[in-house]
Amino acid sequence: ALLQSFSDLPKGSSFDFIVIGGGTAGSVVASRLSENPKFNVLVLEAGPSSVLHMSPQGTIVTDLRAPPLFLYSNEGILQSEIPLLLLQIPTQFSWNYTTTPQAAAGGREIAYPRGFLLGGSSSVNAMYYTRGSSRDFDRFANFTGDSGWSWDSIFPYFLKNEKWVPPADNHNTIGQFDPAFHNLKGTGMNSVSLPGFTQEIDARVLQTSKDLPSEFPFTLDYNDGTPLGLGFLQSTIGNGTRSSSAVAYLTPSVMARPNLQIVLNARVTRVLQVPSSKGPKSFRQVELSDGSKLVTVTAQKEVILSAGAVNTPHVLLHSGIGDKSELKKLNIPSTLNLPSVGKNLSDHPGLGFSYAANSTKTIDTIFSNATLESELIDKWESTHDGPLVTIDVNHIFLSRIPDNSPALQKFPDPSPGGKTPHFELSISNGATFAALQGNFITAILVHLTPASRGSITLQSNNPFDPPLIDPGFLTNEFDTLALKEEVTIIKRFFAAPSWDGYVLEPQGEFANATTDQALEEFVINNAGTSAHPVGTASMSPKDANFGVVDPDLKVKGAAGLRIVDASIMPFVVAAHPQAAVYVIAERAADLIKADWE
Ligand SMILES: Cc1cc2nc3c(=O)[nH]c(=O)nc-3n(C[C@H](O)[C@H](O)[C@H](O)COP(=O)(O)OP(=O)(O)OC[C@H]3O[C@@H](n4cnc5c(N)ncnc54)[C@H](O)[C@@H]3O)c2cc1C
Repeated sequence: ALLQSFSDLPKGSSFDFIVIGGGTAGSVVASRLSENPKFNVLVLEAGPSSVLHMSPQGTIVTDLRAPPLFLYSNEGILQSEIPLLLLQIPTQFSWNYTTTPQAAAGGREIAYPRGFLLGGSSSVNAMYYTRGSSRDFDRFANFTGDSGWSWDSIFPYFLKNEKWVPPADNHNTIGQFDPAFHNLKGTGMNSVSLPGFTQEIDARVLQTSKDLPSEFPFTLDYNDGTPLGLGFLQSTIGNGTRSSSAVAYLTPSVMARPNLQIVLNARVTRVLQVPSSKGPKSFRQVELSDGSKLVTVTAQKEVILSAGAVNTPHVLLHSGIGDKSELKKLNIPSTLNLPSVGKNLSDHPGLGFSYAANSTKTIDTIFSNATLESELIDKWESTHDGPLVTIDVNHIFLSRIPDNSPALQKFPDPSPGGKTPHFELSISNGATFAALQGNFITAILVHLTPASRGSITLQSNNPFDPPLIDPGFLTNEFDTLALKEEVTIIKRFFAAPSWDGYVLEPQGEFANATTDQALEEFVINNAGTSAHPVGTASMSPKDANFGVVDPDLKVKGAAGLRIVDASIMPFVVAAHPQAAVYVIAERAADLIKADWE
């Protein structure tokens, strides 16, 4: 059942597992554990009811709280469902966080989005489906000493998660991906597809890899473990609609299971210790706010914390699980001294820059014309086709900076090597990320191998205060040097012959970034989050005196408490992280089942 309030739970309910956060990982874990009818599973999601039907302008059109429509997921929120409307998702579905002033990035406080609804960030993200390099996962395995995290061991979980589906326009996709690396059998859960709408720039993008093949080679499939080159974007989209974790894993038949209860509007404040006669301290009790008061509920077997890389350490620290001396300053009694909680925050800094485009067929034309936009929404609602079925990007380019670049001459390579990219370029047919008037082409740059690290800490002992989010952007000079190099490489991409007569003047501050000093200032003043935080409750080897969880994701020195979400990655993968989060959650569900079945 999906309940609006904790008080709606039947009296005397008992749960084997309590999952904190019905987000990307939490929805997977809840779905997989409740496959066993003997396990009673409770999900506590802080987000509001996601059944409000929003107009594209963000106003509530109809309150569909009454059954039967849209009562189970992020469905019904048009801006979440329609891929191209992703930037219009109303703020009530975000935690609306902001970073602390980023000293090395111009002192700016940077908006830090996190999904606040069922499906979590998978319900608001940009739907890129990028697995990372095989070396990313092999590094997890080497670092933790658990070969189960290696690429070869994890690969079957990619296929378990992925349901490869045709693009919305049903075009012939031969030569656009490698079927050997995908699940075409229909046995997966999460729809993944190639772009379902051809953009005018696509032919020029592909021609660039023919004009300049040594620097910008084509790759058939960047999800084969060796993701270098220019390829077709794969997205978590099916039938022209976002496939979130909630849509994919909390299907109507899963929701109908009598052993699964999902409570919305249930904000967890702490995990609490329960008396245990022997063994490590057991944290099987959960304290949550039901809107008006604090209540508790206890798991018979385990609590699974899946609140994401920002809120998982937030909950742990308020529970007294963290650095004892730091907690003491806030008058939070220590329950478990784990100094690594909230440390090691790793995120991809990124930035976008635009050129004027000699065309009217960019998506700017849609967003500058309310009538056209509304016609396209009507079309999407009736036929699920047209330009709204994809995001503004059909191709991405993944590459390394040269070995002789200043960044790699001065600093060790933070990437795990091999064919791991240092950066990603998305070629956007418009300027959705900038407030510009006209028609544009935009480079969206994500720096995939940051050397900087930050932290999540507390500002007070009030669990309802937002955490202090400090990603430490550009605090390691490697990142600034690498970003400068990456912008320079991208400039060469748009100077290729295929863009003659199409790419016009560079826009805004980027237009002035013509000297080394000006380029550095451009990077420092513009680098922001790619919304990819990980690492704040990192795995480490079983007997290590650092880290937060063991390789089986159990909290070190505790019983009854596991962490399953982006926070457990010791390093950020060189990719948008949702695919990694999905496989972490799939493997975690198997580990939990193996312990209890
Ligand atoms: C705007 C944006 C764009 C992105 N684009 C991409 C992309 O294109 N491709 C990609 O691969 N990745 C992308 N990402 C990153 C990716 O979505 C995340 O890494 C991933 O979804 C994180 O999964 P998670 O399970 O760790 O956390 P989440 O999915 O964020 O889930 C955490 C859940 O816990 C809930 N919660 C938090 N605190 C509490 C509490 N105290 N009590 C109860 N519930 C709580 C939250 O409301 C949320 O539902 C993007 C992220 C954002 C925000």
